[in-house]
Amino acid sequence: MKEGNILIIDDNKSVLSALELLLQSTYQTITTFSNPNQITSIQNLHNYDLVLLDMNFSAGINTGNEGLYWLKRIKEMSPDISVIMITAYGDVELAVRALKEGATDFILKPWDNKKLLATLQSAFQLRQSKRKIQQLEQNEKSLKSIINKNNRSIIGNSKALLDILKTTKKVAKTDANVLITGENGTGKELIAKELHQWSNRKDEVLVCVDMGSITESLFESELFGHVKGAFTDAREDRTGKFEAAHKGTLFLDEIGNLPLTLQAKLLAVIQNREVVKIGSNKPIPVDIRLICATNCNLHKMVEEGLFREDLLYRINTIHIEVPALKDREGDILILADFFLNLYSNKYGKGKLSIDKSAQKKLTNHNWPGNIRELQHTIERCVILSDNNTLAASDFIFKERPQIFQKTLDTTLDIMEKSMISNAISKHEGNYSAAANQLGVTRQTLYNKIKRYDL
Ligand SMILES: Nc1ncnc2c1ncn2[C@@H]1O[C@H](COP(=O)(O)OP(=O)(O)OP(=O)(O)O)[C@@H](O)[C@H]1O
Repeated sequence: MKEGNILIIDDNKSVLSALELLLQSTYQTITTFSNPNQITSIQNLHNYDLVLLDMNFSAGINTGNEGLYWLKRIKEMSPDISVIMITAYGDVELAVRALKEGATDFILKPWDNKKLLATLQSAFQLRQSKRKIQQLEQNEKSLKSIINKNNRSIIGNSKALLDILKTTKKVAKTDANVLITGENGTGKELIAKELHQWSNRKDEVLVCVDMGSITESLFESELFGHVKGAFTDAREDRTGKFEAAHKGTLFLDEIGNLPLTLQAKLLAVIQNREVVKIGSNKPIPVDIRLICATNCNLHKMVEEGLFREDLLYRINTIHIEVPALKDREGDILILADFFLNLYSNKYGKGKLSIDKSAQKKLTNHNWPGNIRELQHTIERCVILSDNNTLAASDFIFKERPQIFQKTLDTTLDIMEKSMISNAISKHEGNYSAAANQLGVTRQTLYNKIKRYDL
């Protein structure tokens, strides 16, 4: 199949005819110009794949300067086009100058047909590759914007929230490492997304890693990657999250779950700005902005020897503390309204409202599960209620077992839920310590927390 559009510019008409004859069985369209000025009248130069350009046009002048001039003009008009210079008066110096100006290759007249065809073919392939790269870059850009799209805006107008947003905006433009702390469900991940959106890296990718859901044995490979054969299951090379986030932002959620051995490795990566895949000894430079989040008290973990102090100081250049929902006066009802609209649209329930008694019930509740709990409460209520005005009795809060009571009618699930809840409270949200006390791995504990919606 013939493909490719080629433009040939030479003042010698017999050269043009000879080349046209030679190339017509290979290329889809061949355009010939005997005067280089005709280039300026072309509207769609970028549609051409190749230009074969003579170097001398005026009689008696064979310096090649005219060709170099037109090469420059063509490159200005269409930087990615492949231009092959052709001349009867070539020397090495002229060839080097042409290549420096952006020519893809240089051919001497009289040409060898086979050689000329091969030169044009490789220049055509180069042009195709450049087109492909451009297309891939374009695809990557649109994929990134889809991935980064923050579908959820931050709702609320309490002073606490507005202060946080102010700080977030201020630090977003810097590359400072940010540590976001707060109870579960307070919106830490949402703040991290906002930080990325307001940063200079917003067109690059935001890679989120939930450290609570990765098993300990996979941490290193997940974060830093591995090469094929590094261990039994490493059947192919794997890119780690650090490398994937190159030029963008890396969000490490539940950083308190990182085992001590890997804390040292994480620190080294942050300090050296390069990662080494498992099984390799080749450092790969990484340029990332790091955001970490946790519901643990990392200072306390440092005192208990569970978290490295030097790592803590590396990751918390800026510290953002997200307050619990009960301490954000004014946000509860605004958020409740927001979720009410969201779920009434989702479930096709029409216009719903919350009556005074229900508003009081919602503001008096202490929301141990914070915004996530409020969101689930409203969703449940929208699904179950038959009325357009929701009353206090429509809102049912999920019991959070605080004290473990041995009763005869307690099921194993309730006992387990209660024990986990107690252990988490006792260790103030430190999952590693709670898992330790319960004699399960952190992964198992995490799975159960999700299962019981704790
Ligand atoms: N201000 C807010 N406006 C709207 N939605 C919010 C707000 N804050 C949190 N949410 C929603 O509440 C839920 C929990 O938020 P998010 O996951 O950001 O909390 P988190 O603190 O990171 O939780 P965890 O510690 O469990 O990871 C999400 O669905 C989020 O979209």
